[in-house]
Amino acid sequence: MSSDLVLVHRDAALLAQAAAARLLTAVADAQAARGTAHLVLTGGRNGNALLAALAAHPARDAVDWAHVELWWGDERYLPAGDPERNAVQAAAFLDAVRPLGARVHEMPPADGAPAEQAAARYAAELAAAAAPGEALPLFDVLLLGVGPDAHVASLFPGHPGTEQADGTVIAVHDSPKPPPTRLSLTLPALHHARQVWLLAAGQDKADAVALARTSPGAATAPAGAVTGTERTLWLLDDAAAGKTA
Ligand SMILES: O=C1O[C@H](COP(=O)(O)O)[C@@H](O)[C@H](O)[C@H]1O
Repeated sequence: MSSDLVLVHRDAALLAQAAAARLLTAVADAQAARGTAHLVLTGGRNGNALLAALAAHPARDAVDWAHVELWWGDERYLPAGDPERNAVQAAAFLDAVRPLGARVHEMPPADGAPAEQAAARYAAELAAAAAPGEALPLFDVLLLGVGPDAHVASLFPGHPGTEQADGTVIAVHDSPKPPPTRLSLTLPALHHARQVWLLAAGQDKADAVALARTSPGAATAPAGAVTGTERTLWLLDDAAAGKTA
């Protein structure tokens, strides 16, 4: 049975430190159980803070990084090296674990091809790592930064991406948050995870968290519509939890 848990830390810095420690344990546990761990990364302020804490954590190498597959839940469709790309903002973490053998599956950068082609390429990469008959691996931990509008990955409230019922990766156009063109896992793909961890810190996230926790549906609050098959964990700071009962 799947569990739903809310953990509240004093502030954003403590949230990042605690989540990093928790993530190292979860990844090591997944490796002990299944050999290879599949971890889905997120961008945004809280995702970046978590990855920075992970890179610097004294127990970082308790994980066997040579048996970790790192995926992305979404990406801003920008040229390689653009400072707004999620993968570029995570460079300190990725540069720390790549030499240790981690396999990093970045979403393709914009290279003049339509975003739909890039989405199809990433879907094929996921399928190649999946068990026979599956479209994508069963992720061990899927991280999602919750936006102030309750978006997760690049699935925004009131935007057609939240209605995509098939496929694993989509191109997102006219995103309400810049840049306008993005790549995102679909909702069904986000559900393909044992554990889903939703990260939110700061007062500007309090309304989004409160709304998502009432589960009004993906069209209104995508953050409230993603659950893990084993666990859904909300990792908040005091400010983001401030309007949640
Ligand atoms: O654009 C994005 O933003 C969100 C959350 O960002 P935040 O800065 O408000 O925490 C993140 O979920 C997503 O991966 C990213 O592309």
